[in-house]
Amino acid sequence: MIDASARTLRVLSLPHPLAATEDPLEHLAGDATLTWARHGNGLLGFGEIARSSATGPERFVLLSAWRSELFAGAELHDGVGTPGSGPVAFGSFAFSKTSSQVSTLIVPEIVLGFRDGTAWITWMTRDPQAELTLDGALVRLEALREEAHESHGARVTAVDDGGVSVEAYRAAVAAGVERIRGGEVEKIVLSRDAVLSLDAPVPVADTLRELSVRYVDCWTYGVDGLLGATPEMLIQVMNGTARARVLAGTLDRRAGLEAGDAAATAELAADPKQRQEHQYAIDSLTAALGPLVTGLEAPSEPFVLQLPNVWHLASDVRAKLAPTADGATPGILELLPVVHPTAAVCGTPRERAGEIIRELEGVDRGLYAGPVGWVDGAGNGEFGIALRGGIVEPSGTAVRLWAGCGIVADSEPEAELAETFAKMRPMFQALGAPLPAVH
Ligand SMILES: C=C(O[C@H]1C=CC=C(C(=O)O)[C@@H]1O)C(=O)O
Repeated sequence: MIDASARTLRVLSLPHPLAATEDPLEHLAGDATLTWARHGNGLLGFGEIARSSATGPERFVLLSAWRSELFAGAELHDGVGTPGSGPVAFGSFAFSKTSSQVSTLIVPEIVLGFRDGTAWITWMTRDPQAELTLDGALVRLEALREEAHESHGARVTAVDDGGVSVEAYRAAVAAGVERIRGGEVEKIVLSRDAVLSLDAPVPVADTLRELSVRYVDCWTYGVDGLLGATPEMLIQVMNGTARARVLAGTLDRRAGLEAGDAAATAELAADPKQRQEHQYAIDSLTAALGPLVTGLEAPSEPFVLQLPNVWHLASDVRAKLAPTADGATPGILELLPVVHPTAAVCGTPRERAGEIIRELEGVDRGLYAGPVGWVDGAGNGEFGIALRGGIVEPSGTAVRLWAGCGIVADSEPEAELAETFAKMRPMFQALGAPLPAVH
């Protein structure tokens, strides 16, 4: 926890005079820029003044307590007063309570925030002498931008199976279907990984820029080597309102090449297998969130979300957070262990599905399919599910991609395997890797 000798956090947030209407991604500087952005809104973090890590079932509670302690004592000058102004931490959490992968919260020195055509800058420092002014913040931002390192032009030289090979994936799906038919679970999400090796350091910032241009309806994220563009919002909290975008049920856009887009999407929307997969995901979120909210709105029919690589069945859920015994509403970090993992990435029932996933995949998912996003001092924040992305390997010159599929009683191994290729396609494209021949 916090070193008692650590100095008080001092925080200044002010409107940013220059960046008001721009795309956040234009301000990326360096491969380590902390990133969360979509539709011109988002946060970028530069530098680092504090971090904390945790593993195990208590990882959310431990990191939430660390954030509360650090931010509660802050000397705060917030001239913006919007979710994401004031102190902010970016975070990524391991998918599994059994994972050896650390979950992390990182507090940057400077944050650039963008929302609805306005922009702001936040400067966080523990220097008691620092004069907290806009000019001071801009000078620090410039210094951090100059120090930042950015790689360009690396080429993908090899694509290899990861811990779950293509053959192992087919076998896992077949085994999963048997377990479902045997009545152990109703749905499980099984995934596989692939490692892309490059001839130079992974160009993280360039990859994020590319993803955000191609996948405009996804949330582009970059936190400490975890990067991607997710279409799925696990949970967003803004001024006491919680929102989520639940996805499950997928069709490769290539299906539209033969059938036509309209026929293909109609088929997806009507397919009982896909509808069932989707319903499990909705039910898991609403059941988890229900006790903590009032006025929960979940549509009775999903809509079809069109991305460049796939269509998804999608449902936007919204609710007011209910005050707890102390009169406060729960902050986003308190909600994460309640809603994660939904049946979009784990299964139904959750506990048993998690056990079977660990058994059939046989590897640690690490940060894949865990929550990734940001939290502010008031408990507002946005955490997406870390999908359609990858993790930079310790070598710095390889990135491990993950993709998974919801498996139900009617699932077929070959079709699910093909779907994992479609879900990895955004990262292949953003890294300039040739797409695998048959998929
Ligand atoms: C598990 C993933 O996607 C989930 C989200 C949307 C659709 C899904 C599906 O149709 O299987 C998955 O539940 C992934 O991208 O790795």
